[in-house]
Amino acid sequence: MTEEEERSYLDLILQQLEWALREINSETKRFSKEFREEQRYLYDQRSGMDEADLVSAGQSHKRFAFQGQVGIEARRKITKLSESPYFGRIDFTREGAIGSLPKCLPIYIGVHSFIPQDSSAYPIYDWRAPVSSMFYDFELGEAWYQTPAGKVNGRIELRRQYRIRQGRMEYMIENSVNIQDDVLQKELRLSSDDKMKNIVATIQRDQNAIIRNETSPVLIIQGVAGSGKTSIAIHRIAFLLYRFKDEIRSSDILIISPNKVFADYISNVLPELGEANIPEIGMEELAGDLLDNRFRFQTFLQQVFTTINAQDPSFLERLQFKSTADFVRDLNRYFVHLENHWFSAATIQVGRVTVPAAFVQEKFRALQRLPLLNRMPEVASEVQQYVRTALGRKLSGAEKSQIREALVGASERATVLELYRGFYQWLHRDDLFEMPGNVLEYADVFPLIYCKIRLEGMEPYHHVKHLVVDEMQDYTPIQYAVLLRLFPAKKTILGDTSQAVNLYSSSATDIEKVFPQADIVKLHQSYRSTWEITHFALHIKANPELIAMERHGLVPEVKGFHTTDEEDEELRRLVEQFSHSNHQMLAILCKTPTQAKKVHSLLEGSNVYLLTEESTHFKEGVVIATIPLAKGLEFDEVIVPFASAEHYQSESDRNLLYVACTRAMHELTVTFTGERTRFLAA
Ligand SMILES: Nc1ncnc2c1ncn2[C@@H]1O[C@H](COP(=O)(O)OP(=O)(O)OP(=O)(O)O)[C@@H](O)[C@H]1O
Repeated sequence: MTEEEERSYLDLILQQLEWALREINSETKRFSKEFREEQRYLYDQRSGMDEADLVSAGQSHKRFAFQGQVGIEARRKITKLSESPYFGRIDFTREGAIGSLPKCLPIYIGVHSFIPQDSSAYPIYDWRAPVSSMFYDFELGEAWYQTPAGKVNGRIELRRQYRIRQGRMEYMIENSVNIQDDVLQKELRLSSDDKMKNIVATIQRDQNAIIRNETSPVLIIQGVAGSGKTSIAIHRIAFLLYRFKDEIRSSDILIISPNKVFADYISNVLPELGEANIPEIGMEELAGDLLDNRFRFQTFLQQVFTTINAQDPSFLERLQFKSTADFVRDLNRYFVHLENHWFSAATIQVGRVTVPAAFVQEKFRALQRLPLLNRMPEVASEVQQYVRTALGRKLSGAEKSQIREALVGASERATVLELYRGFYQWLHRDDLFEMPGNVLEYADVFPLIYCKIRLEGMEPYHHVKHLVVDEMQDYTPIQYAVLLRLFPAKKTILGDTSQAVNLYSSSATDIEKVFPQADIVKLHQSYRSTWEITHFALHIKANPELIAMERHGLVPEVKGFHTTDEEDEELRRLVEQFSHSNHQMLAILCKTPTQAKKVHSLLEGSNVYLLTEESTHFKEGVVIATIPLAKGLEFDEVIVPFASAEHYQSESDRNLLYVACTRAMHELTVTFTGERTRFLAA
């Protein structure tokens, strides 16, 4: 087909879609009429209905509801396809003929599948269908794809990409070497959105392999900034929902996201791909649930900002101590110690009966299958049995409570918190645990949960069939140890150690120690930022593994000022300038909440939005945020103010600056007053 013919073919497909939509609409109408008639009939018959009639009416109601839902879903998909029916085509000649089918068939690939009524039109395949994988994996020539029934070999004779919007073909590109790059470049040049986009039309080969991985029990995606980790994780979910549609539903998946704004930012992609959004939870919310909301604790961001201010070396020491894999090992050693020493039985005297200490101790030891703190009722009942047999009668209430008290007295501490505190005494490092104002430090939250799991037991989340953890670098080994015990499901874990905002964060090796069965994949190509921005960021923090996108734009500007007033004035000017640009989103990213508030009041009157820990939505326009909060997000333009030597000194400041700069897609400006930070080249 020539381009002209492709355009007429598109018209044919659009007609077919229109026809399909009309069919669905008339079907829905017929259906609602039937439903109304049935309702009326049931109403008229209501007085004479018995139980069996009611059950049958209920079932019929459910059937109508289900069919109504199917209709809505089908209409949504067809409407979506009418805007853009497909984005790719491969002509594939399969080895060995199948029946009377011609050997070479065009395979059109779209966001959803569609079978036209007109026999001269070809089916559109869902991008997740087995045959579609060839579009991502091969250029022209030999190709193959895997089906549940086995491998299919053949040749790709033609490969095309299309950009179709509002039913109009904006361009069509015939395949030759590197064509993928051309389309990708066009996509990446577009302006940002307040929501993450789907990338089905330009998924890259290495990304496709991750998305379609069906086997890894734990898949760790370690990718440089802007390499598409989050996008891939979400497309992977869409793929798994398609591939295992009878086994797994959206509600069976859980994503642990860094904050609500991020959750809102990614919330568009799955619905765009025709899947329901998946449940999401933040680490703090999870922690609150696991501790039955009985403890007040510092949030992760409060911990980050306390470390950024770094005034208290003992706080940092506590944090560092609890951030290692050795800490998990020490806690495990402590549980062995408790097993042997926590309960020290004494002889129990009930009336004339003496229960020997050895008997009690033995009963306690025999209950090892139960968590330590859950054994007492069973030991008590063994002791009661012993006394009952000796006395030859039932025990009184007073005797029973005497036994219980004697048992409680045999162990020193009886609550999880007391036992957790005891861990530091056991280590002779009482100084490593503080709970000022009865508020737990964030670094103690997951160790306490881990103790709770080990000492009291906790039911795992069996209903979660796949767990996704984003920004893995900011979670510590003890957090992973908790996740491992609570989520037996398969997992996708993603992150980038260069972007750690947590001072003592996890390296991939730490995480590997917790998940020895994990497969680790690395992504080196960065897609988000222009070549100029990426190289600017690489001067701040070198990463020889990162490959910048060959997409060019303005060189980032570093602007120094003598006074803060001058810097403030420049910020106002830059925001004003942005309002006349064709970009959608500008972020002013600050190191601390105090700086963010200052910029907010400075720009009072302009249409700006301050993101805080409490924010739940991401908005278009000018956004002011702290860098830890902007993790995972992206903007057309970024301004990083106050980048002076005073504010950006330490290695963790270097990371923050790196994260801030890598949020920019098209333009970046860094400003400072006085001396510039050493992380910015002069
Ligand atoms: N194959 C692709 N086609 C088109 N755009 C892509 C592709 N891969 C990534 N992108 C784009 O690159 C940008 C970065 O993607 P994403 O946010 O998923 O990366 P990330 O690795 O999670 O980033 P970070 O760790 O820096 O937050 C997004 O705009 C995404 O749409």
